[in-house]
Amino acid sequence: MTAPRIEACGLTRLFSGGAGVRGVDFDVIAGEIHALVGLNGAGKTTLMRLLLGMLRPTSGAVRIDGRPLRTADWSTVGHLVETPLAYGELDGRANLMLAARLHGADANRAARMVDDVLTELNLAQYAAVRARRMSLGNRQRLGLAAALQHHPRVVVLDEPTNALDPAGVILLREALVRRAADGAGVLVSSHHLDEVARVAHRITVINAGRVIGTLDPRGVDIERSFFALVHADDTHRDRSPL
Ligand SMILES: Nc1ncnc2c1ncn2[C@@H]1O[C@H](COP(=O)(O)OP(=O)(O)OP(=O)(O)O)[C@@H](O)[C@H]1O
Repeated sequence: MTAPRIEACGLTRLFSGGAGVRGVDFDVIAGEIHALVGLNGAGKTTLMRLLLGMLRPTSGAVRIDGRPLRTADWSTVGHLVETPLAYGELDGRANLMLAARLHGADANRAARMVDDVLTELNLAQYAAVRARRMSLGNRQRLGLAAALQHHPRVVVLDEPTNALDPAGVILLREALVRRAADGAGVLVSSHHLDEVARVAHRITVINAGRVIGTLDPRGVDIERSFFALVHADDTHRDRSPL
């Protein structure tokens, strides 16, 4: 059996004030799109930052493609957590070339990857536009292109559909389905339960920093199931505070 693309055990990081992530066991396996859903402040971004080594856990450990974070091969990871990284003075193509080279591609391969992803995410007309002149949605597409163009084995995207128009949502969905079909483990967070249900193989619910259950992407009323889980967890916590 292949190792999970991402595996976390007992992951905890609490901030002053008590918010954070508590004792999370979590994995993303090869070939799946795993969605993380939760209310504002539930801990989705914090968990993703911990999984990517952007934040150090108080306890627990993460493995990427079977390797501990400190020896992980980051050239096989693609992520977009928080603001898309783009150099405002560089145009779309130059930004993507830079990202491709940082992921280890030589100049020829990088140029091919960039052409392909510009087509895949319908960004070709912005290839020569400076990033700082792009709309929010097109900057988001650029960030997603940089995260996906090298066909990473591990993909982590925090609320990737934010700022995307409906056409962008569909293009992203298709791109993620292709990456997963090629064997990537894909983790996405979202507030859009319907969109997530369309694309995810597995949906994990996080609330107040803990994993509290899963939702069936093919379930009939996923919104109702989500709120039932959250409500039950909130009620339980009110009765037995930490
Ligand atoms: N650096 C920090 N210092 C203190 N508290 C923090 C820090 N980062 C996050 N938090 C708190 O941790 C909790 C989880 O935040 P996080 O950003 O992970 O939530 P989220 O599920 O991604 O929310 P949203 O859907 O609003 O993006 C929140 O209460 C937040 O205020």
